[in-house]
Amino acid sequence: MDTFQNFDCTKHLNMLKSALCQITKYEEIKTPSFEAAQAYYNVGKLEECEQVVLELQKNDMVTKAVKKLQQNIQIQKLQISEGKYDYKSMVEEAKVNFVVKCQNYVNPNIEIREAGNKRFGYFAKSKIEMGTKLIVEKAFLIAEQQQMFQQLLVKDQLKDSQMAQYKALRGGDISLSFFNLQEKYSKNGFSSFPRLEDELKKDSLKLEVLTLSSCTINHSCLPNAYWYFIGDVQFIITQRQIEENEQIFLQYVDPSQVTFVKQPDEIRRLFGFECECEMCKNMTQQQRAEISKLTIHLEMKIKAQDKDGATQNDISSVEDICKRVVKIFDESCARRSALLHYYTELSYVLQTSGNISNIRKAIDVGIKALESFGIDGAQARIGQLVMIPNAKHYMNFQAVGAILNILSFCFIVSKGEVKNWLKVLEQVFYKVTGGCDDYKYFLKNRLEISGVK
Ligand SMILES: C[S@@+](CC[C@H](N)C(=O)[O-])C[C@H]1O[C@@H](n2cnc3c(N)ncnc32)[C@H](O)[C@@H]1O
Repeated sequence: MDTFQNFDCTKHLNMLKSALCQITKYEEIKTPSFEAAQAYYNVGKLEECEQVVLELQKNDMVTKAVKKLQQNIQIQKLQISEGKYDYKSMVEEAKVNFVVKCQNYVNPNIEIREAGNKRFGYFAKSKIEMGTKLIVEKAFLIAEQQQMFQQLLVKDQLKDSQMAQYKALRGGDISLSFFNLQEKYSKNGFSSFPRLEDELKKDSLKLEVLTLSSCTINHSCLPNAYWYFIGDVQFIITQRQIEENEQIFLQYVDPSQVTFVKQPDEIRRLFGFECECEMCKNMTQQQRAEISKLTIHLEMKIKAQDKDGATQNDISSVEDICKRVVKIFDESCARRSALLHYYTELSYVLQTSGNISNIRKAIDVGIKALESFGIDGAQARIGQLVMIPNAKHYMNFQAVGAILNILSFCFIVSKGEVKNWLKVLEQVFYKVTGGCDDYKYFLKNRLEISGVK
């Protein structure tokens, strides 16, 4: 594993370039080489990798490295055929060192295709169930966020205009070098806490991670997949059912930190492109301005409630805002996401006020949300909120509870009194996620980390 102290930038840039060329089919691979095989392996394209290895065998080019690669292919095949990753041992490993042993995997039901203005993207070849692993991928490059820019060697001096552009994208005072690689980070990188418990600590290790497969997934403000990391391994999971030929989308910004109205601005600021997702395309400027006003209003309400707990009037007023939001979004696919956002916020505030009667109200709010939008919208929301590692909302049990309130309506509240809250949370979580191992494991882990037994 390279660190940035002894980092051979040319080698990595070349590897990166060749791998990106291959996965996005910019260039055909003309001559079989170990690098080509390794690049396929890196992005989980085992068949292609084996093909290249076969060519190498034919040409009598089997080196030690190729043999090792062959072994790895066999191990990975076995692992994939079992469809399992040992999360527990991976998490344990990540506690000691965030570099975790793991084989890459790309779900055979997805493939890279041209995606109009967005160039390339991943698409579903056939229907994919919610909670399905799409990609499991070890980071290609990884760097501590604070140190990365200082540690890069200054090779080419950037023009002022480039520096300004870079600063506008990422902020901070940085001396830039091999700009291309940095640009790759800024456009394609993920931020990650390598250990689950790190998000609870101040000044904890935060990483910039570059992947090769998942970096081809485009952004949507209304995504259908989410990601999380264990150490330097990234998992991409569907957060709802995905139809044949549908494009896979991640949300590049953390939804718990940014309201959906502000997302396009954040996308522009952080990643430097104009969002052209369905939601953004469907929304007019006027609608966006109106929603912004309502959001500010709601934020003020939420702040006020945080202190004293919500009153019936507060709830009515937020509901009023929600109704206005519905009107604005009536024709837009963003409608459901918008309302769930508001309801989730309100539910959270009610719960964290620590007042039992407010918890009841929070459930009522959840009921209203679900009545309007059904379970799949809520599932999408929970996928985002509970699993994305950076979010602060769900660091504690109450916050997880607040989000799950919305879901509890479908399964529990509608059938009777809520007796054992924790059990309910677990049950709801389990049912909503179809018992998916990832969710189950992570909920348990998060609750444990939060000190809830
Ligand atoms: C991580 S890459 C995704 C893969 C990229 N489409 C490609 O072909 O290499 C991010 C880039 O994809 C494009 N992109 C992703 N999501 C987009 C969106 N919602 N609207 C417009 N462009 C998008 C932008 O050019 C962005 O810089």
